[in-house]
Amino acid sequence: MNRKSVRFGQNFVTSINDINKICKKIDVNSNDVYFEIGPGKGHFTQYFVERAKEVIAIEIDSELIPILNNKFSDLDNIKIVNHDFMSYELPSTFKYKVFGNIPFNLSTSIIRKLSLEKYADEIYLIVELGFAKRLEDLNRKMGLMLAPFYEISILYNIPKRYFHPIPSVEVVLIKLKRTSYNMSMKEYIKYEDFIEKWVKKDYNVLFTKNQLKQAIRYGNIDNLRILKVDQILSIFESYKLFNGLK
Ligand SMILES: C[S@@+](CC[C@H](N)C(=O)[O-])C[C@H]1O[C@@H](n2cnc3c(N)ncnc32)[C@H](O)[C@@H]1O
Repeated sequence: MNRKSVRFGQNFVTSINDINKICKKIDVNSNDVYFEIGPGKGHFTQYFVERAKEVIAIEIDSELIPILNNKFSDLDNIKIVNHDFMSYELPSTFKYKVFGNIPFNLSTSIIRKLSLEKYADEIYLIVELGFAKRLEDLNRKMGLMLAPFYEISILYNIPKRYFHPIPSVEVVLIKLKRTSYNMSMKEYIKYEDFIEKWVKKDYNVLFTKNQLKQAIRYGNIDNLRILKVDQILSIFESYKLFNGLK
């Protein structure tokens, strides 16, 4: 690995056998448009390009672009883009899918970006197990920020030996399936502010005693510590209503 791949990269999977075992869990068919985050040298890309209608591979490291162009020069269903995924403008007119074996320190920012992309219908990411668990946890900020928009499932505990260098943490493949719920950026910022206070249990900052009682009643809630997604959204709606934020 060169200096750049250490800077932008992390844990690579290169064996075709191992890649097939991981990708078997992923739904790819001939109607799919797939965006790949960080294709690297195109090991996973090959799998998608052979099965999807189109692949748009977005790689930040300009040194990898000639390698990718060369590898896929015979194919016309792939577009290789030298761009930072974080500032890449995703489509807003058709549904698409996303795959990424991404640097783990980008997981949170990628999830945040994709939360607002209503056409990102299915997302498959390779992430740390701990991160995946935080995404599933509706008592934590990350879980509550994601839950309205995506149903999350852990598809596969990937054997550490598939990666090089071998990671020190457990790594999993997760799937996020888009729900029909949407928010504007403005609304999302309000929701984030609300959730930050909610997870700290700062209920008295969010509501008066009476308002909290009412919000609990509107949300049909028995136990504030075990909430379902629609209940937290109902509480958020009450919060906006009581605070003139609607
Ligand atoms: C862990 S490596 C994986 C490479 C390849 N997917 C694989 O599994 O072999 C992560 C890749 O993401 C790229 N990358 C890192 N940050 C990125 C960003 N913000 N936007 C696009 N690509 C990025 C890196 O340059 C690197 O190629």
